[in-house]
Amino acid sequence: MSEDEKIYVSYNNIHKLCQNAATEIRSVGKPDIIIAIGGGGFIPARILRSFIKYPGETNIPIQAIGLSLYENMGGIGQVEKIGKEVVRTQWLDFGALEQHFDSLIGKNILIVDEVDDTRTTLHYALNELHKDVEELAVKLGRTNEHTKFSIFVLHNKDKPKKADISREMMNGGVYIAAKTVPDAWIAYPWEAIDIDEHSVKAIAQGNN
Ligand SMILES: O=P(O)(O)OC[C@H]1O[C@H](OP(=O)(O)OP(=O)(O)O)[C@H](O)[C@@H]1O
Repeated sequence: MSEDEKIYVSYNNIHKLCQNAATEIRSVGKPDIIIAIGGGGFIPARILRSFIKYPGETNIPIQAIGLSLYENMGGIGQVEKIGKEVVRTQWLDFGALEQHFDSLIGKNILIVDEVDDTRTTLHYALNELHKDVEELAVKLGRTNEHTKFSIFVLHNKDKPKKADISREMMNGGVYIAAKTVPDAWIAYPWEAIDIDEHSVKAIAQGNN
């Protein structure tokens, strides 16, 4: 793919995409916790928090999970096979969460990533988080509590997906893509070697 076929996105644009999505995210209630999928979900998650937390409200904790897509498994982590494989490099510490925050049972959880490409990563994240919370709820006898999962991405690529997001598991949560884009390479600013040149290209494409 030539440089010109890429979609260039500036930091300003990412900031505004997060800002614009905040109201819709709040439409199903204030998230109790944000779970950012690293590395691409980290920066959007932090920006988003400032917009979804209204003045006077308590802060929303951000927790990180590490998921990477690999052609081959390479022997690390847990793997689910849907085309490319998801390797889990970091997960939640449920014990520490319960001690310092609360358990995730009955909470409004927001999963954040930068891009929904084949949907493999989001499928994995939702399924595994849902499974863990459900297992914990059974163990603690709290299965009557309503845990809701919402998903936010900056960009959803308009293409056939390799996996689904289960609405049943989301339990009333929303799926929000700030922008739906064609199936092209998205050049994010955090990958730019020359950020000034990158910003110029993003502005020229109207992504500022
Ligand atoms: O919809 P999918 O086809 O699953 O692709 C989307 C995922 O791919 C990228 O992750 P990557 O594994 O490249 O890791 P990174 O976030 O650390 O760059 C991206 O950050 C998403 O998490």
